Formats: sequence, C-alpha cells, structure tokens
Amino acid sequence: MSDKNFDNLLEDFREKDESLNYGGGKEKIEKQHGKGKLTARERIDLLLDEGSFEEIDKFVKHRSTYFGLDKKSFPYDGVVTGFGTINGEKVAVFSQDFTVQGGSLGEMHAKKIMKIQDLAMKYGIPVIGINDSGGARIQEAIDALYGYGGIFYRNTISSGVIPQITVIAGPCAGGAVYSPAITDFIIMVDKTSQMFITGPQVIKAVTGENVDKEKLGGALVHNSKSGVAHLIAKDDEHAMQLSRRLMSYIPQNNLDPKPDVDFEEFDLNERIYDIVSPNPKKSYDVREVINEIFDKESFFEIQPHFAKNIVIGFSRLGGKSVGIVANQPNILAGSLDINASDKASRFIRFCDAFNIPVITFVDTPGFLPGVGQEHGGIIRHGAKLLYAYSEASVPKISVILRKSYGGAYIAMSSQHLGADFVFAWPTAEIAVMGPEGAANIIFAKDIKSSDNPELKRQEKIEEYKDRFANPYEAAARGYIEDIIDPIETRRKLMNALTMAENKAEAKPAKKHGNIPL
Ligand SMILES: CC(C)(COP(=O)(O)OP(=O)(O)OC[C@H]1O[C@@H](n2cnc3c(N)ncnc32)[C@H](O)[C@@H]1OP(=O)(O)O)[C@@H](O)C(=O)NCCC(=O)NCCSC(=O)CC(=O)O
Repeated sequence: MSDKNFDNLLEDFREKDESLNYGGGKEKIEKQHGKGKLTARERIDLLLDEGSFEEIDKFVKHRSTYFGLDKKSFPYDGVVTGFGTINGEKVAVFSQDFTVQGGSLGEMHAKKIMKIQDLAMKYGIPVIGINDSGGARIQEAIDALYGYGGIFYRNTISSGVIPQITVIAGPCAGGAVYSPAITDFIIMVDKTSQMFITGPQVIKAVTGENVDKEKLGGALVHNSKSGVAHLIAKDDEHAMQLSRRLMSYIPQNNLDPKPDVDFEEFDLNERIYDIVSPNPKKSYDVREVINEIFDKESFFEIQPHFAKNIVIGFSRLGGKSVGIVANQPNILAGSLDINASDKASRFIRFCDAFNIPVITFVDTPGFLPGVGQEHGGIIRHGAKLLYAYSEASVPKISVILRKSYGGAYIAMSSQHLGADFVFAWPTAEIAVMGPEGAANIIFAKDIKSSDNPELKRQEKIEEYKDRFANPYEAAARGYIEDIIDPIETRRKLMNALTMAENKAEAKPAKKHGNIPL
C-alpha cells in the first residue's frame, strides 16, 4: 500500500515544479549573466504584464537516447512556452533557454514551439519568439530538422493571420534563421546576438574570407546592411521594451481591429511651414513633418538604419494606429532604390494584412539611376512597391509634399494605384519628370540653335516649371483630391481616415497573386 496522501503529493509536486525554475543551474545562469544576457524566464517577465505569464508544458522531457542523451535531462527541454498579456492584450510566447544545453532545438523543444504556434492561431493571438540557441540539437539529428520544418511551416501558414515578432537575443545560426525571417519583425540585441546561415569558420573554409561573427551577422549588420532585422536593442531589457511598444500598434489578428487609444487633440501650428522648403534643391528630414502631424510622441520608426532614403513606421492619428511610408529627402534626395522598395513594400503588406491604414508622404525625384541599380534588379524590386500599394485594400491616404515625378509619382500611393485620398501641398510638383531634365529633352533644338544656349535653357526650364511643376495640373484632372494648406494636414488626414475606415473593396477571387520577388 502506498502511503501517499495529499500533503506529500503536493510536496513532491512543489519540489519538482520548483526544480524547473532554474534552467541549466546556477553556474550556467551566472555564465549567461556574465555575457550581459538575461535568462529565458527573466526575459519573459520583462516582456509581459506583471504576473500575467501562464506557462504550459513545463514538465516536457526529451526522449532521445543517442550519444548519452538518455542519461541527461534537460528542464522543460530548453524552451519556456506559455501565454500572457502585453498592455492587457493577449500574446503567446516562447523563450529559448541557453542555459539548458545551449538552447539547442530537439524534437520536444520544437514540439513545444509548434504547440504554441498552433494554439496562437486557434485563439487568434500574436506570437513572440525569443531566440537564444546553438541551433539544431546535434545529437537528435533528423528529429531536430523535423522540428525546424514544422516551425517554418507554421510561421508561413500564420503569416498574415496573426502577427509574429522575433527577438534574437543570442546565437541564431544555420536553418534556425529561417523561422525569424518568415516572421513580421525581428528585433536584435546589440553585441550579444548574431544571425547567419554559415558561420565564420565555414566561410573561411569555402571562400577564404576572414570575418568574425559580429561583423558577419551582428545586430548592426542586419539592421543597417542586410535589412534582415527591423530594430536594434541595446540590451535584453530594451529588446523587451521595443517588443511591447511594437505590440501597442498591432492588432491581435487579421480580423479584430486594433482598439483606439486616448489622445490629446491639437491643431498644427505655423512650424509646419518651416520644414519643407519650396526650393526643391533644399533637403529636410521628413520625420519632422511626421512628428508635427501625428499624435504626440506616437511615431515609432521601423528599420531606421536600413534604406534611410525611405522612412517607415507606426504612428497614431486621433488615437488610431496607422502605418507611415515617407520618402526621406535628406538621403539620396529621397529617391527610390532597391532596398527602399523592399523595405516599404513589406511594411505596406504587413499593414494591409492587419488592417492598419497606410499614410504616405511623397517627395521623391524618382527611381535611383545607375548600372548597379539596374543590374541589381530595380525593375523587379521597384515593381514590388507598385504591387504592394495596388494590392492593399486598407485605407490609403497620400500627401504630396514636394517632388512627385514619373514612375515614382505612380508608385508612391497615387490615386491610379487605388489611393483613397491624395492631397498635395502648394509646394507639390507633380509631373512626368523634373523641369531641368524635361527642358533639356523637349527644347533641345531651341536651346542648341539659340545665340545664348544657357539663357535659353533657363528660360525653357522656367517655362516647364510654370506649366507643370505644381499641383494644379494634376488637380485639374481630378488625379488628386485636393490641394491643401499644410496647416490643415492633420485635420484633413483625420477626416479622410474616418471617411474611409469602413472601406470595402471587391477584389477578384484568386489563390494568391504573384508579387515580383
Ligand atoms: C552557440 C555556441 C557558439 C555557443 O558557445 P558558448 O561557448 O557560449 O556555449 P557552449 O559551447 O559551452 O554551449 C553550451 C552548451 O550547449 C551545448 N550546445 C550548444 N550548441 C549545441 C547544439 N547545436 N546541439 C547540442 N548541444 C549544443 C554545448 O555542448 C554546451 O553543453 P555543455 O554545457 O553540456 O558543455 C556554440 O555552442 C556552438 O558553436 N554550438 C554549435 C552551433 C552549431 O554548429 N549549430 C548548428 C547545428 S546544425 C543546424 O542547426 C542545422 C542547420 O544548420 O540547418
């Protein structure tokens, strides 16, 4: 007869449960802290509203027997999973525990992540994954690969249904990188996180290149060069703060609208006239325009270090979440290149998938000329921007601040691609190309045969400017909805947003389109 009673069952349970709170043990935790990293549980505590975390699958164990694994037990198989809230809204999380066998991913570890993904889809809530792992658990071999495949599949099926955010807070190498890459946003922690397909040693052996892991795939590289990551955090705590801020703009899923938040109403003041110079040669920071117009302190820039010639980010207008896309005149004059096209297109598609209206600010001389751009496929990449805007069925509102020429005029959320409202400031120049270039071509003969070609050229440039470099030609044909006083911009945008908020647009049924990739 067993002498079990409730008290000792409870004691036994409490002991077992408690023993699972310390990952790989004191020494490993100290090592983790020594690297400037927090543990999987500490990260979750900072990410979620206080006391909101409900763990599942804490007692899961691996069942591999190869290479002595049958004699080793890994608490919760190296990944903490569960649910909680951020600013009161529900979220599913997984957090890999590097103190447990390097956070390596085996069969059961992967199954825990897959379960969280499945439940999040069923409940219609976002998934936040915190990655800190040595990759596939080498002893588990093909079972680990099964695990990655299952996670990638779920990332893909969930894409556009529930938001997915990844924090990279340690190593993330080999096949492991592809789960984060399919998710919507990647936040990397500076100095302690790296992402790469093949590490420095393999690269040295194959190509002879010498590179260290930070220069190969550190947070700065992926935030500024490759465009793989969207935000850089100075440490783990900051990464959790950034995740919480990001979530504050994003709805739970593709069907539920994001609730409006309280905001302070205000009218624009005359500062708005001082930012954009009517002289098209003078640059400015378009973020100053954005900060004036939207709810105070609400602009949250995404990918601020990559393709800086275009600015993207979330903001709020009258308490409503919006996505912003804006040419940045002080970088490459705001021209559109390969990276800017990719950056904006993916962001527009995220906003569209999750019913976040897109507001576009236009001041661009056009697509960037150059052999490098042409051979790099600017046609293919630029086409994404046209595609993303055309496909988006959320409210689309544009403000043409100044230059809006040619193909770039069409691409930057023109009425022709389905924008609901296009407004232009009196400083707008909407034409097929810039006056200098236009005059040189269409008046070439006049200029050449003139006694004073330079004077003639200037005359013709002025003639072209007077005729076309303004918003009135486009307004005369109804291609823009209105020319507005800049000081009215906030009010106009708020009214347009309200008018279009229940927009319904019938699109032909199809399996999916074929965006140029
Ligand atoms: C990630 C690291 C740089 C971290 O180095 P550190 O010095 O900080 O830590 P460490 O090496 O002491 O690791 C901590 C503990 O985790 C274990 N560990 C680390 N990575 C592991 C893995 N992938 N499988 C099984 N165990 C692993 C270590 O043996 C060690 O165990 P103990 O504490 O018992 O000593 C290194 O561990 C590493 O290079 N790991 C292997 C990375 C890799 O090649 N992954 C690819 C797997 S194949 C793959 O993923 C498939 C693909 O590419 O598609």
